[in-house]
This record gives sequence, structure tokens and C-alpha cells, in this order.
Amino acid sequence: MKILTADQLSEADKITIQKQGITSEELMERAATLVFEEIHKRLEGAPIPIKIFCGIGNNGGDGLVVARHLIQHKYDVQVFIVNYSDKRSDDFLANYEKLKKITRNWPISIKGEDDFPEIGTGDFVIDAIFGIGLNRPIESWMGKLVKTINKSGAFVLAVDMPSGLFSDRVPEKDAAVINASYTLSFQTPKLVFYLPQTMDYAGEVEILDIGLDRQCISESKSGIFLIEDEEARMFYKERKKNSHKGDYGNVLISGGSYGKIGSVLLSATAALRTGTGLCTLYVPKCGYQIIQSGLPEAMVLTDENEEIITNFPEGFGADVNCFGMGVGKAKQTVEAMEKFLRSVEKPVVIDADGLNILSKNNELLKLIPENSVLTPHPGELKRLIGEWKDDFEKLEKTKEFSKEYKVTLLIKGAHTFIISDDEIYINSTGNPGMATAGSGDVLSGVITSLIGQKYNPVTAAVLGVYAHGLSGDIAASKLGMESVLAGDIAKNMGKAFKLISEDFSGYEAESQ
Ligand SMILES: NC(=O)C1=CN([C@@H]2O[C@H](COP(=O)(O)OP(=O)(O)OC[C@H]3O[C@@H](n4cnc5c(N)ncnc54)[C@H](O)[C@@H]3O)[C@@H](O)[C@H]2O)[C@H](O)CC1
Ligand SMILES: [K+]
Repeated sequence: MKILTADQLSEADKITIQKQGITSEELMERAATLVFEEIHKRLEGAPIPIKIFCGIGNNGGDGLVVARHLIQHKYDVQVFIVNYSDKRSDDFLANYEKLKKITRNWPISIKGEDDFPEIGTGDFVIDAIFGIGLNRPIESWMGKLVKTINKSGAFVLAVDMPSGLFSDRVPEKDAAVINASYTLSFQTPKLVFYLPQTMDYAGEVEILDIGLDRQCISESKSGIFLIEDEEARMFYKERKKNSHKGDYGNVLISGGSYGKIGSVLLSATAALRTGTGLCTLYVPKCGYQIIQSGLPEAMVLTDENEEIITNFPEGFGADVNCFGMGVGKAKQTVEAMEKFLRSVEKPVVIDADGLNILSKNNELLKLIPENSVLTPHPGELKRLIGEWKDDFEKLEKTKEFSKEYKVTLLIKGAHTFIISDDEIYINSTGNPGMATAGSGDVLSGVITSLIGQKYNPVTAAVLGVYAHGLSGDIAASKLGMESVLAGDIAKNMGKAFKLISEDFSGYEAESQ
């Protein structure tokens, strides 16, 4: 799903009104009715005290529409108008009049701290103060109101955006921003819902299709995409009946050192579980027994050194190479990496210590084959591209690096970002149970495997990250998050691909 900016959404708003021949008030009614329906579906008429805080723009207008429907469905509702100016929007005013006609319990105006209501843990708060129209930080008594809501312990549902959160920048330290439990957002996701510095404000996110003009959305220029089941299914290539192992890639994974042979083992297991035809590992001598007995399906080549990699098997001729997990940073290993980079021409996958070697030996960067995939976590990324001021700068610097060296980079996290040139793909699968040793080794194996199966490297990275997260979700649903091991992520990969290729609804039904 495409991610649009606030300006693009406002534009889509206007075009929709023109093309569909509706008024903006009708569009507001449509959008906010969907919000009401979501709430009604969950509360099922429960007599919970609902406090709706409305601004005086269109986000506030949405709040008034939601209030009207809730009141008409006999919910216990109190509306508060956060009355910070006289400039009320037309659609706000129209809905204010409509609300007054259906209830005697008129909205209460808040003009300062003295007007703040008591908010308790048992309340259901709807935040309709500001949406995508926010153009400066929330200040004065309004800021205090936001902080009071946050401290109340109430369940907070944000309409479109948590108030105080900008769609295109990180809030200042101590800024007043609603900490929503849940955000119902209109039409397209917003980038800030997925960045580590801002994602917590939004809580759980659901996107409501409010029927904005499809053509306008598809023509809006955006290089940012949220990857969900639909996109993953689009990328997936089915295995052909008339095929043999040679069609699924000859993979060479080089890595490991004494005490870290498990990393390569995990990566190779994941590659094979992702469908690799032939998998060979290049490891120090100490890894031989471990791999032969731990993964009989893999072949093993050993370095002459017992404990570290000091060389690279030139002329092996793999379809795709992966380098780096568990290799350490010894001088001879740096030389081995240089030999590796000089002897391969096709795109490679570089992970873990391979990345740390690159950041300490910048002269090696220019040897990376074009279209390679680098899979850093934030610490490794920082060593590679330097410090960043905030998540937006991190994205910009990563794009610059991607363009300079013509590589795809991952930024691993709760939502892994895949960055290639000017494009950003955001993954939607995965869970905190996957924050466990070896999880990254598994991911490199998956991506390497897909490149070997002739996916282009960007697609391999995007689909690989998605499948890895989905497999982690399957593992967590069986084992509980705490018990997920990296090996479980590799083990469930087949099931993840089965879901991607066939039927997601089955998984959803199964996991409920
Ligand atoms: N996107 C859509 O298709 C639809 C959006 N809807 C809803 O409309 C809001 C956006 O409404 P808008 O009136 O443009 O902005 P806000 O309500 O977010 O803000 C109102 C107004 O307040 C001023 N302002 C901004 N920041 C501050 C501040 N810190 N302090 C004081 N005042 C501030 C500024 O002038 C704003 O214009 C969108 O989020 C949806 O909820 C439609 O209902 C349906 C279609
Ligand atoms: K809001």
C-alpha cells in the first residue's frame, strides 16, 4: 500500500469531492461513519463512558460525526470542544449544528485548564483534536490537556492521527503528543506510524478505506510502500512442476568462526527452507563436524584455518553469495572479505560482521557488486553511514548510501525498512518474539535463497523480510513470543510461503 504525505491526502480529498460530485461534508460523514462502525463493532453497546475531544477543524468535525452516531446508538457520550480559536471549519460547524439537534447533552467547551474534565482509567477517550492539518506543536493549555489525557490511563482512540504527531517529522523532546492505544487512520498509512521514534504514539493502527479517488491515489508520486499480504503475493513466484534443483539456485554462504558456527548453520537452514536447490557453506575448519551433522542437506568447504576464515574459494561459481555472519573482524578475515568482493560479480548479501568490516575498511565499499543487499540492524547501520539526527535523517542518509554504492539496504527493526535508491518499503509482519539471537542470520539466508531463485535483489529483500516476519508470527502463535528461537523462524518458512502463495484468510481464522 502506498504511503502518501498530508499534502497529497488533502489533494486527493479535493479531487474526490470534485470527481464523485459530493460535498466535503458528505466525505466527512463517510469517513467518520467508518470510525463509528469500527468502535460500535468492538464496544457492542457497552455502557462505557466515552469522552470525545474535538478540535475545531475537520478532525474535530470527524469527532462530532462519530459522537452523533454513538449518541444515536445510546452510548454514554460526552463531547468536549477544544476551543483554541474562533476559526471553526465549515464542516465542523455543520456537524456541530447536527449534533445539537439530536441531544440535549451539548458539547462542553474547554478554553483553559479550569475546564479540564476528570478522565479516569475506565474512560474511552476519542482524540479528534488535530489530524493531518497540524502545522505547529501543540502548546499552552492544549498541550497540558494532551498530557492530562496521556496520564489518565484511559483507552485512547485517535482519529486519523494522534493529535500532536506530524506526518513528516519527529516531535521535539517533551512535545505534547497523544499516546494513542489505537489509531483509525484514513485511506493510506502515514510514515510516522512505522518509524521507531514515532510508532509508539499511534499504538495499533488500522487504515480505513474512505473511498478517495483511486486514480488520484495511484498517480500520486510516492516512493514509500507498506508491504502487506497483497504485495507479498504479487512478488511471489510459484515453483514449476517441470523443474529441478538447478533451477533454485546454487548458494554459497561464507561465515562463522570458533564459537559462532551456529550463525552459518542458521543461515543455511533458512536458505534451504526457503527453497534453495544447492547450499554450500564456507567455514573455518572447526565448523566441519558441526555443519555436517547439524544440516546434512548442506555441503561444506573449509578454510585452512581452524578458527576463522582467512580465504575465499574463488572460482566456486555460486549463483549467489552471502558473507559475514559470525566471521569476526580479524585482519586475515578482512583480507578474505576483500578477496571475496574482488572475485564475485553478481549481487551478494552482506550481513553482520561483514558489514562491520566494511565500516572499518571503507575502501572495500566500492568493491561491492551492484544491486547487492546489505542487512544491517541500526547499530551496524550507524557504523556504516554515521550518526543521524532523527529517523527522517536516517532514511535520507540511507538513501544516499544506497545511491552512492548502488546497493539495497535494510534497516532492521520492529518494522524493517528496505531502501533501494529513492524507494522505501516498510514491512508489516513480525513480532517482538523475533528479537532473539540468530534471527538476522535466518533473514540473510532467506534473502540469499530468493536471489538464487532468480528474484531480483530488491524483490528478494522485500519478500524475504516479509516472509521472515510471517514465519516469526507463525512460530510465535504456536510457541508464544518468549519461546521463539531463530531456528523456529527458519523451520516455519515453508508455512509462511504457503500462506503467501495461497490463502491468508485461513491463517487469520486459525490464529484467532
Ligand atoms: N484526508 C481526507 O481525505 C479527509 C480528512 N478529513 C479529516 O480532516 C482532517 C484534517 O482537517 P484540517 O481541518 O485540515 O486540519 P486539523 O483538523 O488537523 O487542524 C485544524 C486546524 O488547526 C490549525 N492548527 C494546526 N496546528 C495547530 C496547533 N498546534 N495549534 C493550534 N492550531 C493549529 C490549522 O489551521 C489547521 O487547519 C484529517 O486529519 C481528517 O481527520 C475528513 O473528515 C475526511 C476526508
Ligand atoms: K486526532
